[in-house]
Amino acid sequence: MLEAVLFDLDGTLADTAPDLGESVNVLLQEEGYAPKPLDTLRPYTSQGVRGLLKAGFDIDSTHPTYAHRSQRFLELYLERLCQATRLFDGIPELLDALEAHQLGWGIVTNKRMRFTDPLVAQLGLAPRTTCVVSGDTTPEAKPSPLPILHACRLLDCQPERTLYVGDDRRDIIAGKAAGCLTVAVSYGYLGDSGPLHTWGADLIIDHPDELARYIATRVAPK
Ligand SMILES: O=C(O)COP(=O)(O)O
Ligand SMILES: [Mg+2]
Repeated sequence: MLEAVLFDLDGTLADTAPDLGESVNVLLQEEGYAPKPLDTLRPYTSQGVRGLLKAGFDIDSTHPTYAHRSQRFLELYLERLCQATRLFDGIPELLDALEAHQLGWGIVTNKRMRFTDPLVAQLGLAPRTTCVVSGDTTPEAKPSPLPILHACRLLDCQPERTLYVGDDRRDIIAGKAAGCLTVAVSYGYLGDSGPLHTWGADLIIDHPDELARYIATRVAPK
């Protein structure tokens, strides 16, 4: 029987790409460059600032402009964290179903706390989620299992009775290393993670409804 469900945030619970993409585009325009279509930037979203600066400016962290561009990018993002960011279609119903089954659920993201906490609040999830573990909550971020193990302690659940749901290969690596059952979602950002079926997830879903149906078969009957 399942005890809890933990979710990645960007690309799994929430479509954060529009506000992240807009932040890159404002930075491009501040520097006199043309903005890029969101579809070009979207696949890089799961790699955070590093991926988005690569997509926007084709630079990596060794580039001399990286430090000041990443600082400015993060300032711009903090100003528009939840302007166009929304929960993915089917997520509100999935969370309602988890709560109806009295299953605890939480968030384990690589986003830093100073972004995660206000975003989770603005999405209306703060009163509902049992835990929020960010990229800087534990000494290591995903693909380390530490943040997921930390969340399991906070929820008082056994990892082997917990699902970890994510949209990036590192989510599945982290979930498996923590001893959880893993679910890969195909509607997220995928990035450069390669084909989804090669990640080794226990389940692959195309829509949150499929996860709601799977979970219904793994909870104690009322
Ligand atoms: O902001 C990031 O680095 C990615 O966040 P995620 O772990 O919720 O996908
Ligand atoms: Mg993600």
